[in-house]
Amino acid sequence: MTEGAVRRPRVGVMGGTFDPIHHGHLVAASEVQQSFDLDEVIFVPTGQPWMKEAVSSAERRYEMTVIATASNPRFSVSRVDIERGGPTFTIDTLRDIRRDRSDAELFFISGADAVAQILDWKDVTELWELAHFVAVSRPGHPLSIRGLPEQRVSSLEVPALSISSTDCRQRVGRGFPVWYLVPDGVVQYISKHHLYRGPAIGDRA
Ligand SMILES: Nc1ncnc2c1ncn2[C@@H]1O[C@H](COP(=O)(O)OP(=O)(O)OP(=O)(O)O)[C@@H](O)[C@H]1O
Ligand SMILES: O=C(O)c1ccc[n+]([C@@H]2O[C@H](COP(=O)([O-])O)[C@@H](O)[C@H]2O)c1
Repeated sequence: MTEGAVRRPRVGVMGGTFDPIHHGHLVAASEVQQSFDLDEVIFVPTGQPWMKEAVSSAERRYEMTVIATASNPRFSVSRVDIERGGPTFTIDTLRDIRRDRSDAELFFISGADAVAQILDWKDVTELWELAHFVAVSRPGHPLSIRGLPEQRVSSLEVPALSISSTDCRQRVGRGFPVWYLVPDGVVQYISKHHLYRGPAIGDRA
């Protein structure tokens, strides 16, 4: 940076269904924050994901995300996707965050599985203009950014945590513990609100 130049805030955006949020999400966000020198990471629970179905309501998922991120001063949670209503598209998430943070450089954080589908996302060409994309490794999913614009997409190897929300829901449904897979407060929240105990034992309908 040249002398006197003002550094723009660098803001990570981690979108997800977070049903429930788990340590795979948190480690990914923390690693990207460190490696890309981000000032903060905003977690954005989807309102209504359009490529998958959420088991829990948006409010439950939002509350779990708040609980899971509360101890990290660089992490926060946004309600933009919940308040907009309708199916959630990242193009809208980034437009809304940019409206609130017009001075910031945005970095959208995605796991290898999500990135593999990114060319099917709504208004993909405009997405590259709104944020830099960071694709993180995830066990069981090859990490490839081939075919995506080089200047706008980076990849990052993060410590491998073979955890998924699906597996967490199924474990709860079968009476197995989720201690240490999700933050302690989220374990307690799941138990208090009897989440994932329905007839579908945590699977999506
Ligand atoms: N263990 C993990 N390691 C790295 N990235 C992850 C991991 N789990 C999820 N992600 C990424 O976090 C984002 C949000 O994921 P999401 O909330 O859908 O969790 P999930 O575990 O994939 O859920 P589900 O099992 O319900 O499909 C996605 O970009 C996903 O690729
Ligand atoms: O914009 C899209 O078309 C689009 C399609 C699928 C997923 N996404 C976003 O990718 C993030 C992870 O989604 P998911 O469904 O894996 O939890 C979340 O922020 C979604 O809104 C976005």
